[in-house]
Amino acid sequence: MTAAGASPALAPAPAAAPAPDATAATRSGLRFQDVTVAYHGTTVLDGFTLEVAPGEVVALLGPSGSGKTTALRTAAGFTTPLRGRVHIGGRDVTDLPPYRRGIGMVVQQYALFPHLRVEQNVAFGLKAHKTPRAEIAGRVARALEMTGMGGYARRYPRELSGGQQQRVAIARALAIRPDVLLLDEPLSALDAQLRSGMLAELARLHRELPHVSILYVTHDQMEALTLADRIAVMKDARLVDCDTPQRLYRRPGDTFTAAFVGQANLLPVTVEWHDGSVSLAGTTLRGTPSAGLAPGDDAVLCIRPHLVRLGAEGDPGALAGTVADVQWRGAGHRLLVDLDAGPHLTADLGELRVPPLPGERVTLRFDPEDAVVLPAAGEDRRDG
Ligand SMILES: Nc1ncnc2c1ncn2[C@@H]1O[C@H](COP(=O)(O)OP(=O)(O)OP(=O)(O)O)[C@@H](O)[C@H]1O
Repeated sequence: MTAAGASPALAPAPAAAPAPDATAATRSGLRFQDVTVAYHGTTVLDGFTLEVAPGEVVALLGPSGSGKTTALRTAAGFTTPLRGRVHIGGRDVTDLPPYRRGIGMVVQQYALFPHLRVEQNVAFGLKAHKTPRAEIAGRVARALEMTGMGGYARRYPRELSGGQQQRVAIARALAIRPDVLLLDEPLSALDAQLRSGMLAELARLHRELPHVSILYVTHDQMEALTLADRIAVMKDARLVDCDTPQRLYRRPGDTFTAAFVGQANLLPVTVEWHDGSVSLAGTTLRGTPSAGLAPGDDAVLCIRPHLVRLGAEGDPGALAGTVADVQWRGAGHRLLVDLDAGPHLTADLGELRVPPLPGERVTLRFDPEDAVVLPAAGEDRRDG
């Protein structure tokens, strides 16, 4: 997280539009076209192209330092690209200052003015954007109502909880009626319970604002899976994958995405045949093959922990092993199993009446249609 929210004056204006750019995709809510950003000669965003349609929520997911906040700051106008263009609502805004882009932005650290009351904080952006005085009170009240903060207008930020402060920050961003809402880890300062409540609130807000495009930066795959229409996966300054949460989760294109979007067992295997048969130290397993894999290739079999089951010796594709650890996780048991075939496997099972003990022998299995065979990529390999 960079200091994306240093300025609380994040809410921009509905401002006078420049001449429409004929080359811009007019259906675009927000569009990055081949955007490259460098700091001190180091490229931190590399040829970034992404479109967020009106009404669409796209989550930017990726490891720390992969360029997520930089992409957001470039959309907001706080960072100038070395190359490439940014379009909002079909207009090329690359050379416009933040307050003329029609965006609202919410960052992790709320960034409220401590000396202003809630209503003044929300009104701040409206005044900065020369909203007619007669309209301000109504728009402030409406934005506070939408975020459930109607009863807190006269309070100061210090009199609010973290979750309430973040609601005010969201109200301030919404008050200017933005076309594009940029959210940079807006829930990461909140505790787990509050976060899940706020996630539901954001989903509700989005239903109330069906035309607003939302770009949502997060580390948290659950937030991305819950809220996003599409997830854009970042790695080393580049966009490496972008698809619906379901497709990325069920059919990831590579081991990096598999490990980053949800938890994954990634088993090193050798391709036996084009039909998805692979060999794990002599045991034949089956999965859905990725294109381009040929018999004899090194590959990785990806199976989600919750799709692994207890099996019986002799089942096709049964994997025998020794229980290394058993964790009770409320909704069920997690087994960590050292497979006889080499790697360890994580299995998230339902509640077991008689869970095995560490050291006991178990047999595990999974359905071939639940597993994906991916090209090997040693450096990306991680287990769930
Ligand atoms: N103002 C700056 N000056 C120099 N380097 C910067 C600046 N802002 C960001 N960087 C560098 O750019 C790279 C990308 O940073 P960015 O904040 O976009 O990553 P991120 O994916 O959002 O990370 P995180 O998840 O930790 O917030 C990092 O290596 C970071 O150190």
